[in-house]
This record gives sequence, C-alpha cells and structure tokens, in this order.
Amino acid sequence: MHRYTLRSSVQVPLPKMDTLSLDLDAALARRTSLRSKQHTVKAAAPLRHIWVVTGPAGCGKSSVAAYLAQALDLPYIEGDDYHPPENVKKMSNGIPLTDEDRWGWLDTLRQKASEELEAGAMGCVVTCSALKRRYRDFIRQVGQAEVGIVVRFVYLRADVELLIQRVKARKNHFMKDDMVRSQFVALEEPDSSEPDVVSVDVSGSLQEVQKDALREIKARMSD
Ligand SMILES: Nc1ncnc2c1ncn2[C@@H]1O[C@H](COP(=O)(O)OP(=O)(O)O)[C@@H](O)[C@H]1O
Ligand SMILES: O=C(O)[C@H](O)[C@@H](O)[C@H](O)[C@H](O)COP(=O)(O)O
Repeated sequence: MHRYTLRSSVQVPLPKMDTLSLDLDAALARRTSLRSKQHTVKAAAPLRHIWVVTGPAGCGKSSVAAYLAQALDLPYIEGDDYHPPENVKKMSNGIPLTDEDRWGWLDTLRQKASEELEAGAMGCVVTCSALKRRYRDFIRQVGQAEVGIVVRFVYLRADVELLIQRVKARKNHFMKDDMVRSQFVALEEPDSSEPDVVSVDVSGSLQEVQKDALREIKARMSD
C-alpha cells in the first residue's frame, strides 16, 4: 500500500474510497488528554491553527483566504495550485472530479500545511473545497497527529444560483460555471456534528464576507 508522509515522523495511509473509517471521538479524546499533559509540562505553548477555507467553486475561497492570510500574517496555500495536471484537464473539460482524483490532492494540501508549521509558521490558511465530510476528516488528521496544532474550517455558504453567476463572471479560471451544479451534488454541508467548522454566509459583498470570516476566526484563535 502507498503510504503518504504527513510529517517526517508520522505515516498516514491514504484511505480507499468510501472506506475511510476514522474514530473521531477517540482521536479527539486522545488529543484532549495530550493537550492537558502539555499544559502541565509547557503551560504557555500557543496553539497553531490550520484554517481551511472551504465550499463549492465560486463561493469565494481564494478571495477570502488571501485576505485572511494577509490580515493574520500567515502563509497562504492556494489549493487550486496543487491539483495534478490530469485533474485540471478534467475540470477544464467540465468533468467533475471523483474521490480517487481528489485523495492525492487532499494529501498534498495537508502535507503543505504541515510543512509550513514545521518550518516555524504560527499557522496557515489553506483553500480547499473539502466538499465531503470524509475529505474534512482526512484533513483533520493533521491536528490529531500533533499536539498544539488545531485544524479549523471556514465554510463559505451560498446557494447554487448565486455561485453560477459568480463563476460565470470570473475570468481566466479552469473551473467554469457548468461545474457548479456538480459541486453541489457532491457537497455534504457541515452541520453541528462538526463543531470545528465556522459557517459564513457569502451572499453579501466580498468586503463584508472577509470581515465576517476574520471576526469568526479571531473569536476562535485561543480555542
Ligand atoms: N462576496 C462576494 N461578492 C461578490 N463577488 C464575489 C464574492 N466573493 C467572491 N466573489 C467573486 O466571485 C468569483 C469567485 O470567487 P473566488 O474567490 O475565485 O472563489 P473560489 O476560490 O471559491 O472558487 C471571483 O470573481 C470573485 O471576485
Ligand atoms: O476556484 C474554484 O472554482 C474552485 O476552487 C475549484 O477549482 C474547485 O472547487 C476545486 O479546486 C476542484 O476540486 P473539487 O472538485 O474537489 O472542488
């Protein structure tokens, strides 16, 4: 089986499609216990957040994430830059990606995030559509593997017709508006069972959305 390196010391197997079985409760409990140990040993170690800005094509991931990275002075990882050429070709031709197309890309993104923190960053901002619960669980593993690292998602919420309009108006991007409906078919909206997700409505202006997202993040920086 291929094993993908998440951190130099941690090997995480890439899940087979539909077989990702992750005992989140157990993992979170383990992290909580590790955190309390850390507090007794090293009381003041600050948490480092990986903020993953998510949602379907056109919801504003790139526009909002670039703003957040600048405002928070954190490195920015643009998810679209890490698709392999085959994925870009498919999407450019109006063919939605499958789970198999996405696993390697998701793994690259979580490795990139991990590398930023290993290099000393206090956190980072990543864009990734992360449409399905199992993709988010896969990314969550970065936080479960390391004490002091917290993965949180900012879900940019919009309805399909609005995003079709926005993607239609966007120039020079491989993802065209004919892909937006398929993104909503794949989408598994986060709900209250994923408390590490902040949901931000994006029907207002870009400036409003950027400010809302930043406010929500700042309110959770010390969690
Ligand atoms: N809140 C907003 N109001 C109006 N236009 C927006 C808003 N957010 C993003 N846009 C525009 O919509 C298009 C899609 O945004 P983008 O950041 O590329 O989304 P994504 O990265 O999620 O695909 C861009 O042309 C962007 O300028
Ligand atoms: O800017 C966009 O239009 C989106 O970000 C777009 O590129 C897409 O959402 C993913 O990068 C493709 O992968 P998924 O099919 O997993 O969304």
